[in-house]
Amino acid sequence: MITTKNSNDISLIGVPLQLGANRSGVDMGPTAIRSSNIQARLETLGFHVSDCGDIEVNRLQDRCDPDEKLKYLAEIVRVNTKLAEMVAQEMGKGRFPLVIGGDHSIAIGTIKGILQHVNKLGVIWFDAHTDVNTEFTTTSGHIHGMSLAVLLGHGHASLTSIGGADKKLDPRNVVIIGARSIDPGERLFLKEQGIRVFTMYDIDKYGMKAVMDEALERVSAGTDGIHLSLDLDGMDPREAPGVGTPVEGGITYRESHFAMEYLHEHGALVSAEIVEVNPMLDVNNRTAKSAVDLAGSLFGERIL
Ligand SMILES: NC(=[NH2+])NCCC[C@H](N)C(=O)O
Ligand SMILES: [Mn+2]
Ligand SMILES: [Mn+2]
Repeated sequence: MITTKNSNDISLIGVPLQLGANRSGVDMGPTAIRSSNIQARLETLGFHVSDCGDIEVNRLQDRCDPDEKLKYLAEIVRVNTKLAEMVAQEMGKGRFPLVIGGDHSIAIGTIKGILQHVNKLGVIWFDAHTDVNTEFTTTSGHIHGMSLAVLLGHGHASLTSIGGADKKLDPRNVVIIGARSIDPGERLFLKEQGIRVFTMYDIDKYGMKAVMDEALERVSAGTDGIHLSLDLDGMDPREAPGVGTPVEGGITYRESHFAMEYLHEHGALVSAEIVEVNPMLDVNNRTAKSAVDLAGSLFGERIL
């Protein structure tokens, strides 16, 4: 198994997709993250980073029907299918895939790609939201609010079948950290699936260390590796303002770093993605910079 502990090779894959959030700016996330020097930062830590460039996205889609429940479905399926192939291909070469978005719908492609190689995958979903809507529960029609449900095997067949319908996550090995905006249909789904959600209440009550201890136990139990899906809106919008769906009362800069450092220390990370950075909404590039700082901690930077 290729992990950050035993692979020195990282493949950086950009996905300038904004259609899942139906909001412009997040398609410039990969550019903002690259210009905040992610590659040099990881190379300083001893990794060899090869940049695979961006997956091409056709942004000029027909404007969709405002009542539609799966906005821009066809192009999102096309891009995620391509992403899944690329991630699987890079992993097949023994490299660690690091995907930079783009909106959170790209988690579908990333994780479906990983599942081609890793049978039992644990997932840490760092997010203000839980992204477990389907076309039946969504009020926005935005697919970035559905990606985790799809990865658990629920939602539109053209999404769940990407990379094979049998490739899915086990809800027992999925944890969400930082949640504070959960839609009514999502509450029901999370309960039915038995997914462990660490809300801001849990982080306040127990502290990030205790939360991470339980999270790591769950994502490690019986799995062959851990994936981190890092939605920057999990952080407090005062510290990461450049996101399309900010929610007050989030994870602090330091708590976020601790989570990344602790995850690195634990090992077993096989892949990661950084999503929802929107430079058009950002303040002095703070959010892209935070994203790169967090990647530094995730890949082994230490204060001392
Ligand atoms: N990845 C995200 N930022 N998701 C936000 C989702 C917001 C809302 N729950 C929706 O389904 O529209
Ligand atoms: Mn999200
Ligand atoms: Mn979110």
